Amino acid sequence: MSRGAHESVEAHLEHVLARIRPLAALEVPLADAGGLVLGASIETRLPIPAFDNSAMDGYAVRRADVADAAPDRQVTLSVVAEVAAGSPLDPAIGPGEAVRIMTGAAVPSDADAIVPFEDTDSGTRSVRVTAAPKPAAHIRRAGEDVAAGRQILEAGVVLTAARLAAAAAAGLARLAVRPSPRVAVIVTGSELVGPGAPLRRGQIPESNSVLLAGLVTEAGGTVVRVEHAPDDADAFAAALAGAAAEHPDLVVLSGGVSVGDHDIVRTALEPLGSVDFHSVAMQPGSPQAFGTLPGGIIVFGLPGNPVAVAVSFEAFVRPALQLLRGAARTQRRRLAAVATAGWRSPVARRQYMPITIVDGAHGASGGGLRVRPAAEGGSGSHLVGGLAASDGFAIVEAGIDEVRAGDEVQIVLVDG
Ligand SMILES: Nc1nc2c(c(=O)[nH]1)N[C@H]1C(S)=C(S)[C@@H](COP(=O)(O)OP(=O)(O)OC[C@H]3O[C@@H](n4cnc5c(N)ncnc54)[C@H](O)[C@@H]3O)O[C@H]1N2
Ligand code: MOO
Repeated sequence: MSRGAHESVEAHLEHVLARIRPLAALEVPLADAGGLVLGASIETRLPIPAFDNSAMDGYAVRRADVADAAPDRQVTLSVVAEVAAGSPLDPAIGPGEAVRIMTGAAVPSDADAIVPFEDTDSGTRSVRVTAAPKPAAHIRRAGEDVAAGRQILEAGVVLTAARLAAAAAAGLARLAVRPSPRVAVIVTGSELVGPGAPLRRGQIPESNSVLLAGLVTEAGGTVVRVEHAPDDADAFAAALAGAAAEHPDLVVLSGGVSVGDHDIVRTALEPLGSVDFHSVAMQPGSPQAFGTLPGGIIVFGLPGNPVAVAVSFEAFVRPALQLLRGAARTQRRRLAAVATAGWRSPVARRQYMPITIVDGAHGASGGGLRVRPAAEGGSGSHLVGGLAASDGFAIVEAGIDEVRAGDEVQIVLVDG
């Protein structure tokens, strides 16, 4: 079944996302949460810092004792104790006394400033102070970063190393996360042989499974199966059964969705009744199949041309994966860039042009990002070699037939 010729990218994406629900959240230890999406917002159990502590190696003092200290008015204090990081001690400090203290150690309750070694003679029994500390100098206050009970991470964020570190510092040991979506990849085509294998006339190296498996992983999914099927109905049925046996959340197919004599994906999936074939107003990547397989497994049938695969993944599969894994942000941020070379764009469709960053904010120009097409031939869907130079895509909306050198374009970066 086909839902109308040339629906917009937004309409197709809406159709796709309407069929997808986030996977159920589960609790895991912090160490297993990296790269997953947080399922429920969390508050700090501990303030950060957890207690008043020293920012410097030096001496905890009563500030009044050293308020007039200067190189020519040195003040001598007697050192009554030492506290290292981790020490549970809270030594009393009387007038004229100091405690030797290391960075991260709890500040004794009697101290109201830290004098770093650099402003002393570093003495161990007594110490000569050569500069007056400011009030509360070098004391990191409990909760000055984040107070206890404050929300520190919002549901839907990807748990990067930095966010996990913040959660650990806030006293959390386990987090509610959504699992990584399980994805099976099936590539079809009788012309395909493994990378590096000798080619006879008509054969090409198979690259879409490498592309798709990598894109799935980069998008936070887990590849549970990769199948290669020649353009043969039985082989395709076997590949589909193999994929389904892994109980994937999603199956991504490449090739065979067009109208060719051997486009078996279409012939095999159409009778299932719940896979639709669409023509989307985009270039490349216009033929798209989407639906569910028996058992409710979501299936994408992407056109076989490699750049069309990369673009279709970016436009539809990646947002679907983000929704499945519970990410609040399903689409990448669009950035503005300036084109350093012009190109043509099909006026009736949105174009995704693979681009290379020429230079950026830190580049010689000192301006914003500047980009040019990654491949000499532009956005041709077979130009897989151009993907080697691609940092992302320029998105040129329908209605525009040409981008000129110097024009501002919208881009998404897929790398870095
Ligand atoms: N008469 C028409 N022909 C075509 C149309 C059309 O509307 N009418 N659309 C064209 C467009 S646009 C695309 S895109 C392709 C989509 O075709 P399929 O999805 O059926 O893909 P295939 O024919 O199987 O392959 C297309 C192309 O990509 C190469 N390929 C396929 N799989 C891989 C792989 N795993 N690794 C590397 N390269 C792969 C394949 O060899 C073909 O060159 O249809 C157009 N035709
Ligand atoms: O729409 Mo096909 O994906 O360009 O070449």
